[in-house]
Amino acid sequence: MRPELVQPVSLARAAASLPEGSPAITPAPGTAAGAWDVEVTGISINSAQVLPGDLYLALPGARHHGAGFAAGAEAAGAAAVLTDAAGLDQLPETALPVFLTADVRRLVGPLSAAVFNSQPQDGSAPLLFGVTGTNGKTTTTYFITSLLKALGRTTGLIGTIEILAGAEAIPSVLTTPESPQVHGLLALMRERALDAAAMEVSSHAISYRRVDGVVFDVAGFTNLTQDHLDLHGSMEEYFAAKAELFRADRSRRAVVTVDEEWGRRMAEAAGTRGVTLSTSGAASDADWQVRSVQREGLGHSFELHGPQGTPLRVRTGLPGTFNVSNAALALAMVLESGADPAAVQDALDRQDPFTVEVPGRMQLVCEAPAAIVDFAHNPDALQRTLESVRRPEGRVIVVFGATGERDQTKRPLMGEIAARLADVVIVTDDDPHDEDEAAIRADVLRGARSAAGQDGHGPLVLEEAPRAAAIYRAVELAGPGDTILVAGRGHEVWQEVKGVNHALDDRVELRTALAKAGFTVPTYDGVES
Ligand SMILES: CC(=O)N[C@H]1[C@@H](OP(=O)(O)OP(=O)(O)OC[C@H]2O[C@@H](n3ccc(=O)[nH]c3=O)[C@H](O)[C@@H]2O)O[C@H](CO)[C@@H](O)[C@@H]1O[C@H](C)C(=O)N[C@@H](C)C(=O)N[C@H](CCC(=O)O)C(=O)O
Ligand SMILES: Nc1ncnc2c1ncn2[C@@H]1O[C@H](COP(=O)(O)OP(=O)(O)OP(=O)(O)O)[C@@H](O)[C@H]1O
Repeated sequence: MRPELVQPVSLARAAASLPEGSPAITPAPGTAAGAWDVEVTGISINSAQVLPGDLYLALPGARHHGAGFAAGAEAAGAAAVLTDAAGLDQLPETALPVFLTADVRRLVGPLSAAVFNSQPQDGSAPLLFGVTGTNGKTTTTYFITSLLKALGRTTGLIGTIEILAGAEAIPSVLTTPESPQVHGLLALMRERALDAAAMEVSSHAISYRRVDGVVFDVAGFTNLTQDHLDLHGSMEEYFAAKAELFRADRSRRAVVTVDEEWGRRMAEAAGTRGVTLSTSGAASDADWQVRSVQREGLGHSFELHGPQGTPLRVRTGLPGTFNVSNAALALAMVLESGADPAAVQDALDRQDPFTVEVPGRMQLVCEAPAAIVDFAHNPDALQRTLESVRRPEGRVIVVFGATGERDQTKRPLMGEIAARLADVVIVTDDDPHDEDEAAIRADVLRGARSAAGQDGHGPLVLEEAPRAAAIYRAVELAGPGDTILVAGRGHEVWQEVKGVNHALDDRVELRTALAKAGFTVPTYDGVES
C-alpha cells in the first residue's frame, strides 16, 4: 500500500536527508552526475512489486542478488537502480541510472522514510505503538486498537493477520512488512488522518532492517522464549535483535513486561525512557502492577495499579491468563502515550475493549465440547495455552504439528509439553514447506513419547495426518465435557506443502467435524448449525 498523494523527490534530495553516518551513495561508472536529479515517487526492493517511478533497491539475499532482477524492475517502470559492488557485477545492461553504495539494506528504511514522507515532524503522523516479543504481539496490537477505538480514536494496524488503514483491510503476508511497505503504510495512514496505529515488530523485521527509519511513540515488550533460533542462532542473539527496538532513536518511550529474566534484562538494556510492567506479581518494584486477577466466565478480571493513582478495573473476554498480560501491556502503553486515566476507565466500563475477537487466537468454536483454535506454535505458547484450557473436569485433547524449515529444536520440546499437559496428544502436520512431513512428525513424537512414557500411565499419543483427519479424530474421541485444542495455525487459511498452497482453515474443519458428530456449533455469526 502506498500513499495516495505522490510527491516526486529527486534522488539528490532523498540522499541529502539520510541520517549522519549512512553509507555514501555514488553514481556507478557510466551514470552521469546529472542523474542525481532523477525524480522518484516510490521505493521497492522487489522487482515484482515495482511501480512506475520507483527507485529499485537491488539487495543481496540468501538466495539471489536483487540486481539479477533489475530488468524486471526496469520493465515495470523503475526510475533508477541502487545496488552494491556485488550487484553491479550481476546487473544486466540497463538504460536506467545506476547508483552504488556499500550497504543497500541500511538505506532501505531511511530512503523509504524520505521518499514517502512517512513521519513528518509537523504533528500530522499518527501516534505509533510498536509491540515486540515472542508471543502476544498480535493480541496486544488488537487490544491497543480496540482500546483506542473505545476512546474515540481512529486507528490503523500492521500485523500478522491483517493490515488496516482505517476501515480498509488488506491481507497480510508478513508480520512486519518490508520497509518500503511499512513507510508507505504509515504515510497512507497519515494522509487518512488516522489518530494512531499499532504495529507488530518481529525479530526478523529488526534483523532485516524493516523498521529502520521508523520512530515509535511507545514500544512494548511482551516476553522472550524459544523460537526463531534458525535465524538468530542463540537466545542471546534473539534478545539482542529485540533490544534494538528500545534504542532511544527508535522509540520515544517503552513499556517492558518484566515477569521473567529476559524482560528484566530488556528493561535494563532499553536506551529509551522506559517503565516496567509486572503481570504476575514477580516484580514488586515494577511501575505498573497487575493485581487481583480473577477468573470471570471465559476470561478474567483484574486491577492495574500504576503511577496514575486509582487502579484501573479491567475485564478480558479472551481465555488464557496470558491475555491478562496482553491487556495490561496494551493499557500501560496507551496510558504512557498520554491518555487520560479517567477516560480510559470509562472506555473500559462502557465498551469492554478486551473482549474483541482476535482471529485464531483462543477462538472458541464450540462450547460442549469446548473446542478452541489457537496460534500457539512454540513451546511457551503451547504450554500456556494447555495450562489455560485445563478445567476441573474433562480431558484435554490437543492437535498440533510443527512447521518445516524452521527451528527444529522446538519440535521435541513441544511434543514433551503436550504429553505433560494433555490427556490425548494427536501429532499432525503444520506447514511442512519443503520438508518431509513424516520426519517433522517424528521429531515431535519423539518428545511426546519420551514424556508420555515417563510415569508409565501417560497420555494417549497418536499420529494422524493430514491435518483435517487429525481434527476429525480429535472430535471422534471427545465427549461433551472435554476440551479440544487445535494449535499452531490460528487464522491461517492455506497450508504450504512443497511450494503448493492447499486451502485449510482449522476453524472450518473443526466446526464441520463437530457438526457431523452431532454437537451444537455456533457459526461465526452466532447462529447455531
Ligand atoms: C528468511 C527471511 O526473512 N528472508 C528475507 C530475505 O530473503 P532472502 O535473503 O532469501 O532474499 P532472496 O530471495 O535471496 O532475494 C534477494 C533480493 O531479491 C529480491 N527479489 C527476489 C526475487 C524476485 O523475483 N525479485 C526480486 O526483486 C528480493 O526482494 C530480495 O530483496 O530478505 C527478503 C527481502 O530483502 C525478505 O523478503 C525475506 O523474507 C521472507 C519473505 C520471509 O518469509 N520471511 C519470514 C521468515 C519473516 O520475516 N517472518 C517474520 C515473522 C516470524 C514469526 O514471528 O513467525 C515476519 O515479520 O513476517
Ligand atoms: N503474552 C503471552 N504469553 C505467552 N503466550 C501467549 C501470549 N499471548 C498469546 N500467547 C500464545 O501465543 C499465540 C500467538 O499469539 P499472538 O498471535 O498474539 O502472538 P504473536 O507474537 O503475534 O505471534 P506471531 O508473531 O507468531 O504471530 C497465541 O495463540 C497464544 O497461544
